Amino acid sequence: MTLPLLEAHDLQLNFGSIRALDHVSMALWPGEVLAIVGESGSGKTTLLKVLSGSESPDHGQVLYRDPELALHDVHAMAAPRLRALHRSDWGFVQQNPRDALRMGVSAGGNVGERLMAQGARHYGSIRSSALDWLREVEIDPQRIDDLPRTFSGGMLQRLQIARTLATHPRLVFMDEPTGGLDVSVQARLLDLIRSLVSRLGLAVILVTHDIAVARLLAGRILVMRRGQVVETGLTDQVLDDPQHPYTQLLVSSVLQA
Ligand SMILES: Nc1ncnc2c1ncn2[C@@H]1O[C@H](COP(=O)(O)OP(=O)(O)OP(=O)(O)O)[C@@H](O)[C@H]1O
Repeated sequence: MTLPLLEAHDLQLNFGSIRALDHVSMALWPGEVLAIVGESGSGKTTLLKVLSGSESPDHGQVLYRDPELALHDVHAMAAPRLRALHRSDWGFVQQNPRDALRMGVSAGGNVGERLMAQGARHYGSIRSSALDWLREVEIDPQRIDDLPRTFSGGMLQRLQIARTLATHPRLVFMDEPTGGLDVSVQARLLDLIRSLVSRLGLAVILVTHDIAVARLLAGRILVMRRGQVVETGLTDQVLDDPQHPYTQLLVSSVLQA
C-alpha cells in the first residue's frame, strides 16, 4: 500500500483572536495534486506555510515521509535539515517570482544556482542542464545569459518553475502560481504546469482562490473557511456536487461570474 508523502494532524494556529488554522488534518500521496481553495483570509497561505515548515503551528504535527520511508516531524527538524529538504526533495513556487528569483543573476544562473546548492560543480553540465530547463519551460534558450528583469511576468514565472524543478523535487508547494497574470498568459502557464506535473509525477500542494485553476490541475481539493477544512474529496466530485453550503456558494459564485 502506498503511504502518504506528507501528513498533517490537528493543526491549530491563532494570530491573536484570529483562528488561522482550526483543527486542520490532511494527507498527500506521492504524485498527487491537492488544491487548497477558499475565499481570502480563509487560511490557505497559512496552511501552506505550516505544511512547508516556514510557520510553526501552536498545536499539531506535520510529518514528511522521505524516499527511504522514514517519517520526519517537519517542525522538530533542525533548521539546516529543513533548509536542505527545501533544496532537494521539496520546491516552492511563489505567487511573485521576484520573491524567489535573483533579479541580478542571469536566467541560466538562477537555474544553475539551485543545482549548485545541491552539489553540482561541473560548469558545462550545469549550463547544459539550465539550457534544458529553459527549453522545458518554453523560454528561448538564447535568453540564458539575460537578466530576469528583461523578462515578462509570464516568463519570470516560468523561470521560477525551471529553477524549482531543476533539482527534481518530489513535492512542490505552489502559492497562487498564476495569480496576477493576464488571462491568456495564465492559460499557457497552467497548461505548462499541468504537463510538467504529470510527466515528472510530482506531488503538489497548490493554494488558489480560483476554482477553475483547482479543477484544471488538482485531483483532490480541500475547501477552507475561517481556518477550518469544510469539505475535501476528489475535485470533480466536490465541485460538481458540493455538500457543504460554503462550497456550494463558492462554486455558484464562479458560475455566476
Ligand atoms: N502574520 C500574521 N499576523 C496576523 N494575522 C495573520 C498573519 N498571517 C495571516 N493572518 C491572518 O490569518 C488569516 C488567514 O490568512 P491567510 O493569509 O492564510 O489567508 P488566505 O486564505 O491565504 O488569504 P488570501 O487568499 O487573501 O491570501 C487572516 O485573517 C489573516 O489576516
